[in-house]
Amino acid sequence: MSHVPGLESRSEAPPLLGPLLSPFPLPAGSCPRQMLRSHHRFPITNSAGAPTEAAGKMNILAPVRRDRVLAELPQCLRKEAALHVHKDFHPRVTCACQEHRTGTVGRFKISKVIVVGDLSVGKTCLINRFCKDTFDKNYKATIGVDFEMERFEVLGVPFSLQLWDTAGQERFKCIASTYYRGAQAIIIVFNLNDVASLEHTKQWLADALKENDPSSVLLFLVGSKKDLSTPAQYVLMEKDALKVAQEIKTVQNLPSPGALCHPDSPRA
Ligand SMILES: Nc1nc2c(ncn2[C@@H]2O[C@H](COP(=O)(O)OP(=O)(O)OP(=O)(O)O)[C@@H](O)[C@H]2O)c(=O)[nH]1
Repeated sequence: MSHVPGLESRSEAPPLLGPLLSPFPLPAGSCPRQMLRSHHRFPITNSAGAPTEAAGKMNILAPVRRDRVLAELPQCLRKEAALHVHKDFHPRVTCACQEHRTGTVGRFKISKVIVVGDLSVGKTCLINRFCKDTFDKNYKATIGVDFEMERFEVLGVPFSLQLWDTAGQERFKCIASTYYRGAQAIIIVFNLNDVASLEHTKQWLADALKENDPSSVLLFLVGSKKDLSTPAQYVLMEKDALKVAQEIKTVQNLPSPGALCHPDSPRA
């Protein structure tokens, strides 16, 4: 298999991503099998690109984890809570609201989440904790991008959550940013012990919003490494973070995402 410098992930897992699992907006001319490694259990193509025995078994998936099965939605997410289903709502708006924005692959609904932020703030650890409930104290920089897929079942409908882990290092930014497009949610991570990383979240967000519709994407600002900060430090940082969150909220409501750009601010 040929090597594409700068485009492999740091995952130790074998390179398993094949065309079948590549419904993502990849840059033109790229080869997903060489570029990305997922953590799927089955190699679905061999080194010659031919389907493996496991590929034939891809439809026999392990059951969705019990804590990923949502049999009932919280009240605020139920249909009755949605204004556009009420009788006197404008029909055009109702129609627009009912459009399906998430993609589908086969019978799977897919949502894409991108995780951005300075280098070493803990993006990978956050994803690993969520997907595998593991924590690695050794730092291995993400090179380019990496991703995880988590399967859910929501009200009986199979649902896949793609979590894109992007590199925080400046030199990989142009590679990573090609994967920003089409996100339903953006998670911007900063280190609670590093005020500069909080400041840089604005730039990360501005870059991510260039590729996404600010009015429809969900934004999350997440502080990491709380265990390393003192209560006093934490209180201060939380205040600053709330201010940034407020700015982010304001900017999301503006017509242009460019307002958050701080071209002069350095990035780690
Ligand atoms: N103590 C502590 N260490 C953490 C925490 N989260 C991450 N780390 C450590 O911080 C280092 C960087 O974590 P990563 O998750 O690799 O950071 P990243 O943001 O993915 O880094 P890049 O891939 O370079 O963008 C690692 O050594 C982790 O073990 C945390 O909550 N507490």
